[in-house]
Amino acid sequence: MEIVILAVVIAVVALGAISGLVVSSRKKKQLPPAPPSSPSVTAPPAEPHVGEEAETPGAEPRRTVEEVELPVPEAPAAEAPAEASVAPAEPEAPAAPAVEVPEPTAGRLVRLRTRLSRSQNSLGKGLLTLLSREHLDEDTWEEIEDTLLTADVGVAPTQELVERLRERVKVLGTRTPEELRALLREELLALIGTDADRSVHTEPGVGVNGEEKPGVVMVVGVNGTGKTTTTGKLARVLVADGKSVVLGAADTFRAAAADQLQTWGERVGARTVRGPEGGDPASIAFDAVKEGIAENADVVLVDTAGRLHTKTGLMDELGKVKRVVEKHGSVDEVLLVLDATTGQNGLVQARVFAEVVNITGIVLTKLDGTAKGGIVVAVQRELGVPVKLVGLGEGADDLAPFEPEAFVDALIGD
Ligand SMILES: Nc1nc2c(ncn2[C@@H]2O[C@H](COP(=O)(O)OP(=O)(O)OP(=O)(O)O)[C@@H](O)[C@H]2O)c(=O)[nH]1
Repeated sequence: MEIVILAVVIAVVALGAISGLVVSSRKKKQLPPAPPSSPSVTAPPAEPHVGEEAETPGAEPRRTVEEVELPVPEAPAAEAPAEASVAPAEPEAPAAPAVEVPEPTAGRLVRLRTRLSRSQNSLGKGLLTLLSREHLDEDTWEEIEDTLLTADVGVAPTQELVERLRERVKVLGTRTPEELRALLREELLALIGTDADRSVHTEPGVGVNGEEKPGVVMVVGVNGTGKTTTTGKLARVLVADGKSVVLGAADTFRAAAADQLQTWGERVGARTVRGPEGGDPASIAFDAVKEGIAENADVVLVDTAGRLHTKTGLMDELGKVKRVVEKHGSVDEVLLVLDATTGQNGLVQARVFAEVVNITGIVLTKLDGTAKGGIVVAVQRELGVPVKLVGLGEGADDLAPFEPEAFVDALIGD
């Protein structure tokens, strides 16, 4: 009997062990299907609609990362290309980027004067050296003319300046270096002009419904001239001057442009209104101004797309952006961004843009990388519109209000 009981117990234990093994192997087989939770990694980045992202700027990717427990560096990696082209020296932004305090704008051109060293050597100092020659013969005057033309001053302004210099040097007779510097300073200033209104108009106005409307600035220009960067830097200039800013990412042609602009905005606490890639720029610009009115912002900056200027479709699009924005009220400033290193090509672009929209100010970028500082004169003559800002480097605060005196002083040195 005892033997029977013992056999039954052994059988029960053996059965239990076998069933335990079966269950655990089933569990193991069920494990692989677990990863299906990963679709939530890709699902959240649903295409936003116009204006949506403006309400939750930058929040979406970060929330996604937390949900799926990816390593934190993954999110910035997705934005890395845009970040790199904005400010390569910047450390990667952590989850909540601290709002920066931009440098004050007063005297920026004076602080950045050494960046003009190439123009300084070939234009300013080159002219002074030539004018200091004991005998100002025809060959020397020709060299003076060549110096001005090489610096992109333009044919007509060059001839005017040379004529003026010839006259005044004759009157002067013997010339001390100080007299020559003063004379050249005066004549270069006359050529650039000191009377023009070079302020960027951002004063609030009255909207179509009688409500207060922010100042509206459209930034236009061919892609690659530094347009998006300039819009971001201009936001910093305005914030530095105590204004609140809303950005409109109406450059829907280049995929990374909106990200790039948003990154600039986040750095100074400015909201960016954006839409889907390839979306309607006019509708984004419209929404940006609407948002600016709702937020009671001081200024709305609208970055636009500028594919090759020969594409009439795109140029018409710019006109449309302006007309649509004007449904809210006036556009107060249309800034044309030109790359100073492109010389005559820049002037051709300027002409085409001026035909489509009423340009009210010029931003000359990359003046730090060229000996052709004379383009300031040429482009003003071409459009009859003043240079208002100059880009003197890739740094966040390297955009300076243009001051003719400080510019000429930097060119001819102390
Ligand atoms: N050295 C120098 N580089 C500049 C200046 N302004 C802009 N850049 C650089 O020019 C490059 C192009 O600038 P973006 O702002 O991307 O050009 P964009 O015109 O907006 O081009 P899209 O966004 O394609 O329309 C970037 O690498 C900028 O850092 C400047 O004043 N000096």
